Amino acid sequence: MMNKIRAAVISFPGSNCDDDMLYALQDFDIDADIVDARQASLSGYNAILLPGGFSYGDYLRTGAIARFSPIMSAVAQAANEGKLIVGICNGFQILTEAGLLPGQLLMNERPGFICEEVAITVANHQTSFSSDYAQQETVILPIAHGEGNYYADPETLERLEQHGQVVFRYAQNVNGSLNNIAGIMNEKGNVFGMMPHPERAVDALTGNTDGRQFFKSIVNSILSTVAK
Ligand SMILES: NC(=O)CC[C@H](N)C(=O)O
Repeated sequence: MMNKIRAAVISFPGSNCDDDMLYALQDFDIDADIVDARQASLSGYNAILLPGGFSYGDYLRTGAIARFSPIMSAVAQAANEGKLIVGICNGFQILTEAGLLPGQLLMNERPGFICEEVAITVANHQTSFSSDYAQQETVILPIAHGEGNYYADPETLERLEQHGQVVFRYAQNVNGSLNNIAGIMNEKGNVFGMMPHPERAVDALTGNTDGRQFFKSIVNSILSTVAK
């Protein structure tokens, strides 16, 4: 039986991880739909996920065009209402471009596309996105990006650190990200973005299940609040 969570996976022109995300959510008994970014409504969903990919061909800057999609007003409204918003990789880039998360993803320090599995440490496990991991636990997750180099101005970076908004860090700095940042959340704790791909690490068939606790964390968070 499905649990009571309804999730929307937004598909932008050029998204390529929407089906992987749908598969992962369904594996956790979440009732999930792919929603076209040209639609304008997200009513009825408890969680909204922006998947990875190359929205609008990564032209201009990654995420810079996608942020103007009709669906993004509904994403902003859902964020204001306190719903869980998750951006993975290109989704993270879109959320920063939309101003829903602070900072910016720049071109990797050594320009080029990196596609490998890397070690990530859990910097804060008291969040809706990481509660099923242990504090400082190290896990292995795939990364696949050309523009994953997290940048924020010094004041923003300081605020992120002080408020526990850095959720995941790279164990080794792979792309130039300040403070090794791999994933952050907003101050309210309901909007989150990360460059690594937990949705590609949920099935033993792929040889890595370290992403499963990420999805368990989301499920537990939603069930403990809105979906009772
Ligand atoms: N896997 C992805 O989402 C790729 C993200 C983005 N297009 C980049 O190369 O940085």
